[in-house]
Amino acid sequence: MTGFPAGAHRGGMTAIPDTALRLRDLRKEYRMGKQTVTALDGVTLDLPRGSFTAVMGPSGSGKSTLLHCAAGLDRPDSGTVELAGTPLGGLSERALTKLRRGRAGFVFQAFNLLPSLTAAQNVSLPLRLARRRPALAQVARALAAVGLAERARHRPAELSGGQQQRVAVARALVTSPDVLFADEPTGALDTKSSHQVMGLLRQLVDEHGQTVVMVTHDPVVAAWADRVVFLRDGRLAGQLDRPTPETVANRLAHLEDA
Ligand SMILES: Nc1ncnc2c1ncn2[C@@H]1O[C@H](COP(=O)(O)OP(=O)(O)OP(=O)(O)O)[C@@H](O)[C@H]1O
Repeated sequence: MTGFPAGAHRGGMTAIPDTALRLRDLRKEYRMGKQTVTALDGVTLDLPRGSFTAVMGPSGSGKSTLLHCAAGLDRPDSGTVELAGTPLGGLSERALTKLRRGRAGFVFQAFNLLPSLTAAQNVSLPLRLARRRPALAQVARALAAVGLAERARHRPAELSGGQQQRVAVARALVTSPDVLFADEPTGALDTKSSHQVMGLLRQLVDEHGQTVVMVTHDPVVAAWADRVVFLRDGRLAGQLDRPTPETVANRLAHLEDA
């Protein structure tokens, strides 16, 4: 497997910070008529470069909101987000979009591949969006990294769910993002495909120093991470290092009871 050093495209001119993602006191409320829901209530978190973090918590605890604010898909009401040393707060929508396209990779539960495009064309999309010329070698390298070099010309309908999600991972990797954000990446997969996709994410972290942050409901999936952080009512409610499915399930059960 050829390398995808995270953030490699920016070259050696600027020092790459050790913290890939720095979140400080994030707060976010949603107003629905007269009702206000506090989705994030002061979350502070650092993701070291090359780390793999799972975010867990009961339904409605703020996991997706946290991921969206951290990735610049949504803005917190207050608090700061720094992605690879760049504060997102002061950026215009346009600058934020540009930064996100270049520095963040996304994998979602529903794959979100374009059905009329081949695997290779899907993988090249982020480069086109970032107005970088999609080099064939770069796309081929990303597909090889997820074990799908032979499937470059296949369309999503010709691939299994697990293979489609691996194409989505290749698409997320092709820009060498500083952080790969995954929202329930195994939610639509069977056990075997889920294992393959998680093995792939683990390998990207261990062999290529990729930083990954993932929301999941599944303790078996979370146990692939280096660390699990737990949310409850929009606040951090503890963390587990070197998690196992049992320790995660146990902690989650206590959170949901509390
Ligand atoms: N666009 C929105 N408008 C109004 N309320 C919202 C919106 N998005 C999220 N919320 C509310 O904010 C809170 C946190 O939601 P969020 O989706 O972040 O939780 P979650 O932990 O990801 O939940 P789940 O596990 O069910 O996906 C919830 O109470 C939710 O109803």
